[in-house]
Amino acid sequence: MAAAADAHPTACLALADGSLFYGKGFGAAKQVSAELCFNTAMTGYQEIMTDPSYAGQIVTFTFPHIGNVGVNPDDDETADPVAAGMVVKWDPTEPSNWRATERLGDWLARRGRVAIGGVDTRRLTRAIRQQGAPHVALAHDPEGKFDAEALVAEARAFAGLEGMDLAKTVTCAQSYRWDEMRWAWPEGYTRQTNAKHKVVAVDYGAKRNILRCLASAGCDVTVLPATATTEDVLGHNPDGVFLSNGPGDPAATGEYAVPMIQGVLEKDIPVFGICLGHQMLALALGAKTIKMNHGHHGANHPVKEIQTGKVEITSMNHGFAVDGQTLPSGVEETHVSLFDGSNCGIRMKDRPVFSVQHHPEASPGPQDSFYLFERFAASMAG
Ligand SMILES: NC(=O)CC[C@H](N)C(=O)O
Repeated sequence: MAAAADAHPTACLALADGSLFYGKGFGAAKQVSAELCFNTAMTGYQEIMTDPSYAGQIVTFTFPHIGNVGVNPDDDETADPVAAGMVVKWDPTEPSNWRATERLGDWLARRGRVAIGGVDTRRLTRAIRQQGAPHVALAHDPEGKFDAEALVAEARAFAGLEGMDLAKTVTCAQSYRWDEMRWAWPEGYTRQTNAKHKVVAVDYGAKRNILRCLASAGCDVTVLPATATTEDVLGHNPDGVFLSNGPGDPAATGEYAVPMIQGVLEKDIPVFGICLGHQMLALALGAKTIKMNHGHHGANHPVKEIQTGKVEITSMNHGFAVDGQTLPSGVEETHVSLFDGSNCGIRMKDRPVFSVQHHPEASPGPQDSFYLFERFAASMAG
């Protein structure tokens, strides 16, 4: 079942079911094991590779032209690439963009991330849809020496994301303040000078643009590490608490995050969560989360807000989901995916405590979901 890119492959992707995909390696020359997902976004590969929620995952890009605008110093969602590796259809060409400062391959190599090009990503994506996000091993060796059997064994040995707490591996080491706002043309990123609401953002692997959106909605943001306790959070006297996105299994991270969230819920302060934060808020309220077959990863996912009937075009990146059937009384579903009807938002009926599965800070709509940050700010003003 080999899909050779050329006569001398320098990278090999092995799936746990024994399928092998050969291609041209770029980025770091090394080997990694991870879960494999596919992302259908046509743009934003730098943001995707640096989204901390991708820890433990290798991303297959279904859009064929990846790397063609290089990378730049502004688009990182965190300091380092976090996704374990990338799979693309073509070898990246020379970057052509006024913001580019580096080639994708050099940037990946410098940061120890491995990539394979020349793969039949349509065939691979179909395999992922059919078998569910597979466990894989990806090796890049400039000499082209691969032990296929050993690679398949490595793929099979990967423990899987279920039960894995990865937030601790990507959270900040210490608390810090954040005042950078969203990109504005032509100023670039500017500083928040007139913040009205004191927000504690708990960092389970927060994307920078979420923090920028909070600052842009008038929040004075203090970021705390994932292991922050209720006392740590309330010690800052916040007007509101934000729960960030992040990698891994919400139930595993929830072992320490849920007690913190439940402590915060005993106080009557607004809470807003995104993605992993959404899933863990749901757990704290008594609902359950489930592992999806192959998850949602893309930038064109339609989500309906139930109350208004309005549809937002959203960016998604999740492999777990809140089971909408398990919401306790007092909590209602606010948003659903129009792709598969899965839960995309909840709120407490009587209090400003709410969260969404999609990423309102990413801008595929382009600004369809920013109202959620404004809603959080308004709940603190109220
Ligand atoms: N983007 C996120 O926060 C992802 C949440 C969780 N790790 C999931 O895969 O579902």
